[in-house]
Amino acid sequence: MSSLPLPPDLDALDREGPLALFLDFDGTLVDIAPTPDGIAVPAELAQALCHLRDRLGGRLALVSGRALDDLERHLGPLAIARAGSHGSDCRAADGTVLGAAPAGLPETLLAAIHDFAASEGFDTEDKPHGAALHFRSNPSLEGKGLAFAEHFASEHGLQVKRGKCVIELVASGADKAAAVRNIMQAAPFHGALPVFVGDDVTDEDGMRAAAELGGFGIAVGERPSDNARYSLESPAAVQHWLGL
Ligand SMILES: O=P(O)(O)OC[C@H]1O[C@H](O[C@H]2O[C@H](CO)[C@@H](O)[C@H](O)[C@H]2O)[C@H](O)[C@@H](O)[C@@H]1O
Repeated sequence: MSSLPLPPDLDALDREGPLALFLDFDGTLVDIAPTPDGIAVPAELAQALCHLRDRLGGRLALVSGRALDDLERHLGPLAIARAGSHGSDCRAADGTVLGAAPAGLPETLLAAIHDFAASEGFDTEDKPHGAALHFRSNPSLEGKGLAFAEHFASEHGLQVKRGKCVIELVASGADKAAAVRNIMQAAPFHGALPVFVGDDVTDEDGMRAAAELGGFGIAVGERPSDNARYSLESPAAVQHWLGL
């Protein structure tokens, strides 16, 4: 159980001044499942998020480690500001690219990561802007995956992202802090109070950026957070807090 307090009521926060809400996806809006495609996404979630976007004057963003096309496969087309692949691919609600155009990993590097994964028994997840080595089905693979990823990242100028039973390789410079900063520079977010809600270690970057811009973070679940001011115990509690 987190020692952080519950966040204030969302309407009360919004009444204090314009609020910009950044939501992580896995472990925050939906429960963690055995596989990336095994998540249970409530049928009404996408529509409820659109209502929330309207309630916040458009200042709602999804910030995920998933690729944006993967998010849309689960939620449908998104007319919501969004960042995928850990901030590599940032878009305004109308699809306009925000910040640097996303860089993909070269095919040769992807092939080498796939070869390693296949030989060691990792489940891989194809992403246009990175590669994920999943080991939820065999946690004993973690050490081997991390050693490979760190060596591979230093050889090829990439960075390693840790997550819940996943190790990811993405282009250098991509993180959720950059996503928050890029989105906050654009209308209608600019000048609002950023609040970042997330459950995982990569969400700490987003919370830190929110705090640097005068806002705060909300940690989801039991993982201790270095940057959150408040906490919510589960995706169900997040959905309730958001009024979804
Ligand atoms: O930033 P997020 O939206 O939280 O995405 C983080 C990663 O989430 C997904 O993997 C995680 O959730 C899966 C489904 O619950 C689970 O099976 C896996 O073990 C978790 O690591 C997604 O597959 C990754 O691409 C995201 O980076």
